[in-house]
Amino acid sequence: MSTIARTKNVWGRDIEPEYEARPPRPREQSRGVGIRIRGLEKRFGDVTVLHDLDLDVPAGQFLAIVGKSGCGKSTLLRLLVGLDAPTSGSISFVGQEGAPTEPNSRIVFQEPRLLPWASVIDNVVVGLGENVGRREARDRAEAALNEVQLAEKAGEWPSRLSGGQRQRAALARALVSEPGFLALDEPLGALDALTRITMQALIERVWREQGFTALFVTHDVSEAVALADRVIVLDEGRIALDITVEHDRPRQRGAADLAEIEGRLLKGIFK
Ligand SMILES: Nc1ncnc2c1ncn2[C@@H]1O[C@H](COP(=O)(O)OP(=O)(O)OP(=O)(O)O)[C@@H](O)[C@H]1O
Repeated sequence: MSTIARTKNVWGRDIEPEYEARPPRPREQSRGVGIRIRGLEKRFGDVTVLHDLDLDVPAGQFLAIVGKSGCGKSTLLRLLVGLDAPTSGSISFVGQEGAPTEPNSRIVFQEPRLLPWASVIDNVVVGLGENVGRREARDRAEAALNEVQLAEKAGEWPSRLSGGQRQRAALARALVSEPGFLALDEPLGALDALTRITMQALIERVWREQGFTALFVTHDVSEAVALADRVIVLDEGRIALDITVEHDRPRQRGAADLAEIEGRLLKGIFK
């Protein structure tokens, strides 16, 4: 456990009072679902991208996945949210009481994929699907925009937002339906360094408050160690390393014990 005085966050900024004021939900109250993967294989033609993968993700865990380009990270996320089907093996989800469940899953991509002809709030409403009344949908979309600190842009067109604001809108669209499982596929990859730092803090705060299970794909090992409870390295479709990060949050960038974990992960990736 880290013993660093908690006056600065991992990015070297003063800790926001709200971070301390709102502790994470206890795991048993979170809405996250557990994930159980057994013998998962994915082939595209003759190419096997995921090999006989076994993985258990406890409810509410923040799991980061790192690995070389093409090792199968996005393929795994796509299978988990049902955008693609496994060649063989199984994926199952477990609810709070330990019973099998059909999760409400959402995915956020590197590109926000907003509808250009709809306002920001209408883009968020889309995340609720058809079954919610118009009034309730707008109330929930406003709350989601508030959560990502974008409420003042609710009536804007997506084309008038910055890259970071667009990604906030995409995050609000994913969060509005209160998913039990959120897949994040390199969501900060297209952002400049400063916006990335702000967005990392935002994602961590929202996860702490809402308690969904998060699978976060990134190329940035420091980002993975700063945010995740656990980091796995995928190597040619197999889990090469599985490391738990037990340090207190918010984490201190550059701390020696975090740097040591980063070093182990980099060795695992480039062995
Ligand atoms: N629909 C598809 N058809 C054929 N091959 C595919 C398809 N989708 C992915 N692949 C191949 O599967 C492999 C893994 O791709 P994937 O996108 O999962 O990698 P990744 O680890 O996310 O890479 P990156 O970090 O570059 O995004 C790659 O070799 C890719 O070309």
